[in-house]
Amino acid sequence: MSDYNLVQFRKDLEQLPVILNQEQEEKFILYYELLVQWNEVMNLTAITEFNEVLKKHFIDSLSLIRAVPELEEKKLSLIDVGTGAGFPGIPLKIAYPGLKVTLLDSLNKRIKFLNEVIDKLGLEDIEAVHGRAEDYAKPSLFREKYDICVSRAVANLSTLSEYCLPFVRVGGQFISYKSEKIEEEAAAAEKAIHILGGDVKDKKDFYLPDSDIYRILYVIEKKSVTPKKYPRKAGLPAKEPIVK
Ligand SMILES: C[S@@+](CC[C@H](N)C(=O)[O-])C[C@H]1O[C@@H](n2cnc3c(N)ncnc32)[C@H](O)[C@@H]1O
Repeated sequence: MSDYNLVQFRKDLEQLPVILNQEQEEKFILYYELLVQWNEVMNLTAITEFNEVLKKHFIDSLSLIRAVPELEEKKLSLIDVGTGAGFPGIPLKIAYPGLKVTLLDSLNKRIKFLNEVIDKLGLEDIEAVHGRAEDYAKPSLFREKYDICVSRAVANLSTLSEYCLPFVRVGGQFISYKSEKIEEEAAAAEKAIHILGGDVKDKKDFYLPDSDIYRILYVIEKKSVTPKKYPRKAGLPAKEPIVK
């Protein structure tokens, strides 16, 4: 890990493939600097070492291209639910500037950090909003409006499907980033995915470069409109996930 550096980062990106120009690379570095600076006064990430952030946050976030090659298409809309310090939404926006991005998190201090990142990096067509997925998925401004919904490290797949699928337009996709083999969790989520209008379309698993760090992306296609009663009121999807 210690020999992992910017040169290796570029090579690993090429493998995905993700090609960054110099301006985009500078944005990643500035994002890293802001992350460690703000992390001193608020809890944003346990990973702070440069090489580790490149791999475990940036490469990991950008691995979405393995499952969704159409990311490069201009003007796709994407919402990142429970974005925290901006993962995976900010790396995706830097690498694919044509994306129209919404970052959603229930902790306002993280939204303040994200607004600073958006400002300092000069990102456009991106907004950071404060609130819970259960509340934001109700108003028509957000409901069934997105081509893609992503989420990393937020909840089990059943709960997460209730948070995320309502945001996705019919024909769009919800992609859940998972870090372990989750056969049981996925089996328990089958009913929820079905009720909410989704269908598991693909699973892409891989290891982060030169490591034994396993990742799997669950790609769920939105097949039909989510019934109006979902998501249930705030807190309920986590407390009582829809199960078999
Ligand atoms: C473990 S962090 C993961 C952050 C980021 N996605 C990552 O992978 O680094 C989970 C984040 O989800 C947010 N969160 C949890 N439940 C949420 C909900 N119902 N609606 C919106 N955000 C939520 C938390 O505030 C927290 O920032």
